[in-house]
Amino acid sequence: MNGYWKGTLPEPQVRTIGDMRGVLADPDCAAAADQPLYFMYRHLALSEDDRRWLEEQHLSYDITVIPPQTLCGEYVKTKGHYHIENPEGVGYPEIYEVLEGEGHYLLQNHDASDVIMIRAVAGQKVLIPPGYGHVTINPGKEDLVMSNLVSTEFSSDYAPYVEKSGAAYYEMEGGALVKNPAYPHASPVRHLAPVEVSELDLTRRTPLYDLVGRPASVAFLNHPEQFMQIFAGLTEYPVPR
Ligand SMILES: O=P(O)(O)OC[C@H]1O[C@](O)(CO)[C@@H](O)[C@@H]1O
Repeated sequence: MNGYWKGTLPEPQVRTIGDMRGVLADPDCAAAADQPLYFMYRHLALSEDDRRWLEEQHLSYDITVIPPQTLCGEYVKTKGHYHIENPEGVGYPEIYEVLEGEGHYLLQNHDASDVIMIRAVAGQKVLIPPGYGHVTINPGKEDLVMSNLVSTEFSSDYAPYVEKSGAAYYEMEGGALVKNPAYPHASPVRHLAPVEVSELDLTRRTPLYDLVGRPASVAFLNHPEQFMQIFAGLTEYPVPR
């Protein structure tokens, strides 16, 4: 039993240290290659009606659990990937919700001329805008549990992260953001707040799963070209002081 999912959980996909070899701050970090790092529960639904609705909308609701740890001084993180463009030529976005713990979402555009850090706690949402790759870091001492809604119409592109040994920055124990030398021209990190878009019900008081059954709230995931004003507003949403 857990507090974040009322249904049964299928067998998770597991990412191991071996899967992460090319993207760690310390490429020689010696740890058992088969050690599991995080767990991804895919295509979740609380009822058959919900499952059918998600399939009709070409969406997947997934939960990822990232237990806390450091790897040679670097906080545990996801591997990192970009999403490809949809048939209209706009990258598929994604929406996350933190369910437990704390997540640091490190976003970057393709040439890392824009690098964004969004820190989120339970209930807060993080929108990955079109064209931005993303890594999620667990900087805490507890499990980070997060859900996402994303289009099922594409596969993630890992190559840019692997080719450059990870994202433009590594978050080290204590919180230091260390620049990855493979990105000599990367911008300094901008800190933005989690997203609140009330017209799409992307708010702290609405659990992400509650968007199941609300087509107008999730249309942006497959048709981002119709929502460009929302993405533009997002990248100017600073952390409140
Ligand atoms: O595929 P990566 O980079 O390991 O990241 C895993 C994360 O990405 C997703 O697959 C969706 O973008 C999530 O379900 C998961 O949390």
